[in-house]
Amino acid sequence: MSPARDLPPATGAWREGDPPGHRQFLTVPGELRLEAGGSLPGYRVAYETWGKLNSDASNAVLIEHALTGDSHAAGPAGPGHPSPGWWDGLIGPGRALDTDEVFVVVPNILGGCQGTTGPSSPDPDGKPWGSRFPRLTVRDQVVAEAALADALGIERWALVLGGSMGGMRALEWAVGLPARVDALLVVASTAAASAEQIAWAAPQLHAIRSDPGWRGGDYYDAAPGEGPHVGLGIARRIAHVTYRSEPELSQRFGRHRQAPGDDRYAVESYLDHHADKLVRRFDANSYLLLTESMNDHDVGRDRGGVGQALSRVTARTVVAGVDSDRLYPPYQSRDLAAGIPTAGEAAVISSPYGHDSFLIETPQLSALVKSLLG
Ligand SMILES: CC(=O)SCCNC(=O)CCNC(=O)[C@H](O)C(C)(C)COP(=O)(O)OP(=O)(O)OC[C@H]1O[C@@H](n2cnc3c(N)ncnc32)[C@H](O)[C@@H]1OP(=O)(O)O
Ligand SMILES: N[C@@H](CCO)C(=O)O
Repeated sequence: MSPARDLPPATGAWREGDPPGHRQFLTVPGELRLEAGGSLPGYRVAYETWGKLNSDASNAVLIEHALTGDSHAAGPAGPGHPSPGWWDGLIGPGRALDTDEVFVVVPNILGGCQGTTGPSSPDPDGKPWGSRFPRLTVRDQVVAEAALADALGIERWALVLGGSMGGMRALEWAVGLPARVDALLVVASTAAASAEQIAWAAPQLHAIRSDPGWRGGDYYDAAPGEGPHVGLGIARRIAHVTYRSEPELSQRFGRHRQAPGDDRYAVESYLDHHADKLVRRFDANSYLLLTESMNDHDVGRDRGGVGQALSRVTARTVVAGVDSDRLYPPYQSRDLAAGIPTAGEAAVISSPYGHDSFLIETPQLSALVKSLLG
């Protein structure tokens, strides 16, 4: 992280008492038994909605955010929402997800840090879970979202869509609960995390865990600036390089220095900036937990393998990869599409921006959404 100008608190998580912004909350009582063992004694899901659910609940669309996303997919930044909506260009009247027609639901992921129960949330005794928070899988996260769908009266989603880790949850919905998904859009994602993806995650996990400020995961009472910001910032720098493409970095930054008197290479300054922003809005324990959920993602586990699992999908499906994505290379989307009986050939998003293109290439994403919603 660049030398702290003003020190962030110990965690960038949304906390009780912070402005709720556009969030709504569902509390789900009772024990949630987890795929990897252990349980949660109830949990809360923070979510946002746009548009109106129609009388037969047939117009609901579920959007799944990626690793450091949250429920704020549309709308401006403001109290409770440090960043503007990450898919704002897709959602709203006249847009691909036309909120005069569809009811859009975006939950914050279980294990996250923006209002849904995660390691920074209070346990039943009111103390932050910290190191005691259990390991979660993508399947557990979808179980929590199914409880939200039930509470909202949504039996079937007209469309479930997401990119990257959001694509993992979208896929898990279509495989695990096929009768509840009419259409599916998976962008820049995979049926199972690859060795390469787990490898890129490894130094990120180490960076956080080796930060003395992490304190084994129990840092929530630390003074401002004394949380695991350095480790989380290093993790973000490593990750962010994988989110962009080599030609883009080369063309944008070349070998330029940042500025007279600032000796950093411009690309170093760019990574510093993204690290600095993340540590102010994210929680290091959630970053660890969600990264491990992605590592554990294998839609074929205990289902007879990936091929058997994908054959369960009945939703009209589009799978799309990004031609410059070095983290989720296009072959993973091609394999996914080939395995899903209701998918055609994988679509290609053409972009210089690498993996992050699923957040950037709005016109291409809009066309894919429209092709599924008709
Ligand atoms: C579903 C989800 O995943 S939600 C999470 C998505 N959001 C994020 O990941 C937040 C981090 N942001 C990003 O990853 C990207 O900004 C995206 C994908 C959202 C958008 O990509 P782009 O529009 O191409 O933005 P880009 O990567 O160029 O970053 C722009 C920022 O870098 C800054 N920047 C650019 N060059 C430099 C430099 N040399 N030194 C310092 N800062 C720099 C810009 O000022 C800008 O800052 P701001 O975001 O604070 O306004
Ligand atoms: N920029 C995205 C990429 C991960 O897929 C995120 O931070 O969630």
